[in-house]
Formats: sequence, C-alpha cells, structure tokens
Amino acid sequence: MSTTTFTFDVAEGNGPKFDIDLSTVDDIAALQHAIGQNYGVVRPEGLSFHSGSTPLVALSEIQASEGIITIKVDGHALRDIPGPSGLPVVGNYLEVFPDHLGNNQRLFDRFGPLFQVNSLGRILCQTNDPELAQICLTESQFFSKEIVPDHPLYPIKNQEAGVFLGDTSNPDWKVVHKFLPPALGPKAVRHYAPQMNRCLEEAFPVFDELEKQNKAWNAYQYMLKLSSGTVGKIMLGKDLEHFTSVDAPLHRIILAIAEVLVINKKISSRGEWYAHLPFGDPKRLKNLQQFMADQIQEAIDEAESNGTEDLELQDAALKAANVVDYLVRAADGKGEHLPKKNLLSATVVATGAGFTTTSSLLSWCLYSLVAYPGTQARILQELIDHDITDETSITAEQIDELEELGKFVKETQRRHNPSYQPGRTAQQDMILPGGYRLKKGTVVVSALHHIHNNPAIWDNPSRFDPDRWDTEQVQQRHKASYIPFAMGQRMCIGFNFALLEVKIFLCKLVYRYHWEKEGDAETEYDPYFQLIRPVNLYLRTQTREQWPSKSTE
Ligand code: HEM
Repeated sequence: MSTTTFTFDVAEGNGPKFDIDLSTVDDIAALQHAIGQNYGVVRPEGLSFHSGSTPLVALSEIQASEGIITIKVDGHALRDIPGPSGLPVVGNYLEVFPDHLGNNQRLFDRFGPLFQVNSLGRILCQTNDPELAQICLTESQFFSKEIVPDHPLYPIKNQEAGVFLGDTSNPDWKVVHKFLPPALGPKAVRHYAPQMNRCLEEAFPVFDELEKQNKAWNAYQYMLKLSSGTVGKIMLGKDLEHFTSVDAPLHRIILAIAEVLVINKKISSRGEWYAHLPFGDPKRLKNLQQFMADQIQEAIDEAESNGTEDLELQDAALKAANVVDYLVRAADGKGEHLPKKNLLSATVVATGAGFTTTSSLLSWCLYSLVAYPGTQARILQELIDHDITDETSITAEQIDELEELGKFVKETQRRHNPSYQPGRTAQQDMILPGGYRLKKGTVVVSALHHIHNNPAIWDNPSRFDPDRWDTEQVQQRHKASYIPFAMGQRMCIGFNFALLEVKIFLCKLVYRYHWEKEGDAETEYDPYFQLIRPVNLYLRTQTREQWPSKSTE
C-alpha cells in the first residue's frame, strides 16, 4: 500500500496532515467525496488539489506528484468566519442595532458573504449568499432548525407549538406539521377566497370615512387591523371588530401578539442573562403568552361546541367552519387527532405568523403603489382587462391569471421583504463553500433582505422593476436568490394563504381607490420590530369615479 499525504491550505497556521491510500479511490470525485466525508466538507466537489502552485486535475497527476498535496476549497484556504472585533460586554451590538438592515449591509460589504457578530454574548452568523442560504435552510446532517440559546427565537421557543417555535428534531414538529399544512394548502386556501373578499369589503366604510374626513392614515396600523381581522375570522372564527369605526381599537389578542414580538426582539438581541430576569421584559413576556393562550382556548371551546364529528385530514379544511374547527376535528388515516397539548400553542403560533407577516407585506405593497410611478395604472388596467370590478368576488383562479399583479407582489417582496430572518443551527463542525470553518452549534441566519438585494445576483437591486421577472436572468436565477418564505422543510406553510389574501386585497383596493403618499418624509422601517414594517407611511385615498377602458388588443 502506498499512501499520499494531504493537507488543507489554511489562512493562518498549518492545516492537519493526513494520509490516503489512493488505490482505494477510482477518480478525483471519489477522492473529493472521501475527504469531504471525513472533514465535514459540505460541497466536496469544490475541493481542488495542488502541488505547490500547480493544480492537479486528474487522479493520475496526484499519484505521480511527490511531496504533500495541498487542498483548497473553491479556490480558498480554510478560514474562520470573519466579523468585526467588537467591544467588551456589548460585543458588536452597537455596530448592528438599531439600523440592522443598513448595518448588516455594511458588514456584508466589508466581510463578504458570511460574517459573524456577537450581540451582548449571543453569537450569530449572517449570509447574503444563495448557495450558503440553501445549504443552511435544507434540513440535513449539516443544518437543522434547532432553537439553541443563540437563536433569535430562543426567548419564545415552544416545542409544543411544533411549527415555527420548535426544533425539527422534536417529535411535536412532525405531528403538528402533519395536521396544520392541509388547512393552509392551495385547495383549502381557494375555499377561503370569498371570506377574504368579505373581510376587505367590511373595511371599505372606514377607508371611505377617512377620505371624507380628509385624513391621512398610517398604512401599517390599518393593514394590521385588516390582516389580523382576516386571520381572526379564518383561523379562529372570531370577529375582531376592527372596522366598526375609524378608531376601533385592535383586539387585545392582536396587541398581545404584537407586543410579544417587540419584547422578543429586545430579549433576543441582548444576552442570555437578560432573558432570565424574573421581572421586566421576560416577566411581561410570560404574562402575555398566558393571556394569548386563554384567548385561543376560548376559540377552541367555541369550535368544539359546533360539532365534534371527525373529518378526514385532506378535505377537512373544506368542511370545517374555520382553521381551529379543522384542527379540533381533522383525523388522519388511523383516526388520530392533533394532540390537545399541541393544539393550543400551534394555533397561537399560526395565528401570529398569519398576520404579523401579511400586515407588513400589505403595507409595503401600498408603499410600492405610491412610491413607484405607474404601478397603480398597470394593475388597474389588468383588472379592467379581466372584467374585475367592485362587484367581483375575486377567486383564486382569477388571481392566477393576473400577471402584472403577480410581478408587482414579487418585486415588492424582493425589494421590501418583510419576513423574519430564518436561523438554522450547525449540526456538526463543517467546512462551507468558500472554505469557511463553522463550529457545531453556530446559528446562521439567511438574511432575506440582503439576499434579495445582493448586487451579485440582482441587476441594479435598488430599482423597483416588476418587469425584471420576465427576464431570462431572473428566471434562471439560483433557487435561493428569492426566498421570501424561506425554503426547505421548515419553510412557511402559510404562503398560499398570504399570497391569495394580499392579492385579493390589492385588486379591490386599487380598483376602488387612487392612492397617494402623505408628505415627502422618507419611509422608515421599525428597527425594534422582529419583522420589517414601515413605521411612518401615511396614505390618502381618492375614491375612483372613472376607470380606463379595456385594452384594445
Ligand atoms: C407575507 C406573508 C408571510 C411571510 C413573508 C412568511 C414568512 C415565513 C418564513 C420566512 C418562515 C420560516 C421561519 C423560519 O425558518 O424560522 C415562515 C414559517 C411559517 N409560517 Fe409564514 N410567512 C407569511 C405568512 C404566513 C401565514 C399567512 C401563515 C399562516 C396562516 C404562516 C404560517 C407559518 C408557519 C406555521 C411557519 C412555521 C413552519 C414550520 O416551522 O415548519 N405564514 N413564514
């Protein structure tokens, strides 16, 4: 047996040396694979072999070479994840917050596609690279959604909820993930379309009244009322009475969920010690969680009083009165139900996930209507061309035909992505593409805003251009360069619901009103909220009295 000695090229110091008997491998791919398996190389096909400065591209060249063979990863030496050095105690906190979008962009510009920061003791990596994001978001031997103390969701971790707040490895995730998605799948969601139309129509008197009073109104506050009211009806079967008057207050459960997100952002951006304080924010968080649970329990009790006959999982969503009713009655092939212990927290989580995100997306859609000239006219023309009027109860089938609207929503989600930054935890020590060494337990966040605005992927990313979605370049983009709902097994299960709701609302809002932004102030996002929402976007509507004619062609 004759062995050859290899070593990884490393940015600092010396890499470990190891021997391989080359007679045990057939070709370079097999050699890459063998080394990859031993050293946790995520993409072994990126390994290249060198003798001094000479690349060795065939196994025979490696066999014939004398001396130690150096290995590079995608042309790079192994390196630690770079990042700013930081201050004692606070680490990099002040370099990231409050303007985390702008500051993280500066860190990407400075350190490249993967960097690490320390926020008051919490270590977090961020990537704006689609290839790295895809690796992180794919549940595998390398990464999983595991909500460890450094994970941004740790302060509200809840295994019983299964989805969103639980670890993939926890059996509760599997159980909840079996029962909840059918209630939010394409078939079920189509069935909610008439309800979505009605929810918006109920809001018209309030928008009309605001116009009559000549008042500009805060986009987010009203979109929050609208989307949470809709989720309240469809998920919980509850009328939250958000549009009984222009000043109708938000229902207490919505205020509680919104406050939980604010407190969580605060707690998770500070150190672990903060989360354990027996007073202040952590105590308030516990009280709010209890209050939410009590409210949802009421909806569950109400659903149970409507009937208890079992409904088969796949079409239960079409027969149940609302999602809670579905969750109480849906039974799988073995007649098993979602266990009671999961029902409550899964409902709280899905309700929260269902409106916090869509209210932000709707607000950014309104922003795109008023900030980018020509968008309202294009959408309106398409509605006219499809014979959609004020009277139409818009269906999912009609929405599928509205291409202009589809591109508008996609471009808004690219440019003004509202969603939470999904974190995944390294399951082993590994070597990532680019030669980055990552330690087991490290949390990597796929920075959705920065991926969607990465100039290496998107041509002129700050330009709002719905037509980019027709270009070859965008159609052939890397799978993970546009992931508003994340990807992989832990991606959003409510995206059908969200897109249908947002599109139905936009059709109706654009058909009925012309939209204008109040004042010239730059629209700012809320740096203290877990999602990215505009805080100071004020709008005015003008009820349309004339509509364009149908296009002639
Ligand atoms: C614009 C709207 C929405 C956006 C941008 C969005 C985005 C996301 C993202 C990025 C994730 C992954 C989170 C992570 O990996 O940590 C997620 C998960 C999830 N979303 Fe959404 N979402 C939206 C609407 C909805 C709606 C309407 C619902 C329910 C009615 C919903 C329910 C969920 C649930 C339950 C999960 C967790 C899935 C799991 O853990 O397996 N989302 N969403």
